[in-house]
Amino acid sequence: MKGIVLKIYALVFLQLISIDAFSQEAPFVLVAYYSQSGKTKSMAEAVAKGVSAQGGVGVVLKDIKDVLIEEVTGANAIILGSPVYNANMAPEVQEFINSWPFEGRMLKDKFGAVFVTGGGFSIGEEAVMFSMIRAMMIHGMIIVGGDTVEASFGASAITGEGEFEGRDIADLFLEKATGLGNRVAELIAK
Ligand SMILES: Cc1cc2nc3c(=O)[nH]c(=O)nc-3n(C[C@H](O)[C@H](O)[C@H](O)COP(=O)(O)O)c2cc1C
Repeated sequence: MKGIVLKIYALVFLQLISIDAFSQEAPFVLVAYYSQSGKTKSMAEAVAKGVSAQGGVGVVLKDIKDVLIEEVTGANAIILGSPVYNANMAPEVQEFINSWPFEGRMLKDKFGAVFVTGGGFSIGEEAVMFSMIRAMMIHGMIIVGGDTVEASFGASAITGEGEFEGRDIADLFLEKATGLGNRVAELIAK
């Protein structure tokens, strides 16, 4: 009889442990981007590096075409990147946002942040950041800017004008991206 009681206690204990392990799944940030010639991808990698620098917060870094809907709904934050196309976000990014579930407001109170790359100065980057931010706000997300005033609305990079033409993304832009990822992860950790 004593043995049976002990076994029941052990089973209940194991059950509690497994419930606890499930409910304490590590938080993570989804860094999702669209990139045709690799510039926005480089910014995405820098964003992910910033997230990883914060211990205890995981990161899923993916081209939007590979993102699973469970990764959208399960993430604590979504950091979304697009190139500027005729002063708009890339159509693929708009389609990706349109695929997010709206019923039940599943994305409400998740953190949201954005990054962009554009060919030239002031020919759409800020407009694109705000159009992505607006869509996130429709979903009730909490918008986070970068960690410096130069990245107030998110991280942006110029890729095709003046000294920035025909080269890899300049360090000052990559630093904005890393700072953005790090700030979002810090907020989750808090
Ligand atoms: C169809 C098309 C339209 C573009 N329109 C703009 C624009 O309006 N403003 C801008 O700054 N750059 C524009 N660009 C340049 C891209 O935004 C820029 O090269 C970007 O860094 C590309 O990102 P990716 O390498 O991740 O594809 C355009 C590029 C393409 C292909």
